[in-house]
Amino acid sequence: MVSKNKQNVIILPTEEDVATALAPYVAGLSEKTISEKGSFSVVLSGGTLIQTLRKLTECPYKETVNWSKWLIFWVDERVVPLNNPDSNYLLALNGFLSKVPIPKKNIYPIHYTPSSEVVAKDYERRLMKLVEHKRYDKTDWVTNIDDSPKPPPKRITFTFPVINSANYIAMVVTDKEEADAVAITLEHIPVRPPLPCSEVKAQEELTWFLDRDAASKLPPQCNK
Ligand SMILES: O=C(O)[C@H](O)[C@@H](O)[C@H](O)[C@H](O)COP(=O)(O)O
Repeated sequence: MVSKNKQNVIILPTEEDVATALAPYVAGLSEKTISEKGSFSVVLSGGTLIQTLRKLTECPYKETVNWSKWLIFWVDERVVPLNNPDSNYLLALNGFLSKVPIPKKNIYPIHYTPSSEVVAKDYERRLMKLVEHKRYDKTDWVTNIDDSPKPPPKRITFTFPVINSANYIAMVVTDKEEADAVAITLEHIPVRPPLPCSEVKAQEELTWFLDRDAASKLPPQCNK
């Protein structure tokens, strides 16, 4: 597959504006992908993204999106039981998934065990089963850590070959705390080690959705 690596940066005044722009963007991709492939695989993170997806659970999207064809995965997950308040699955369930009619069988939370390695391998095996024809030899699809600097310490995450095989990626950033990371990445400022987000490339299109706070360290011409 030839990567087109197109990148868009959308800067809007507030988080509310970002939420308002994100909903038609995702709904449009859902419609296009379902018409081309018959289903729409959505890979969620945790964090504030879930709240910023809220407009999709409202009119008109709640009624117009073909939720029955959505498949839900997590790009990163904390290795905790699914009913633990730290679970990214629980965050998404409460803030998004419980509000739209995605079939339960299409939602892929981790199978919890205390070993992050076992959880990562199990998630990888389940993914590989779904996308047999895209198997990457010798490369882990999902990996684990037991010492995350941000608690909880045990986590699993997709690896870059899998992340970067996505056709479309939305980087949704709506707070000041990540303004430096946004500027370093978008302005190609060299840092060691490189920031993980600077390694992210989509096959078709990577779109940054930023509010004014997240864009506050970008050069002034970007912030008009
Ligand atoms: O499990 C986690 O800790 C989250 O999934 C994490 O990866 C999150 O996505 C980022 O920290 C961005 O967080 P914000 O959206 O809150 O900036």
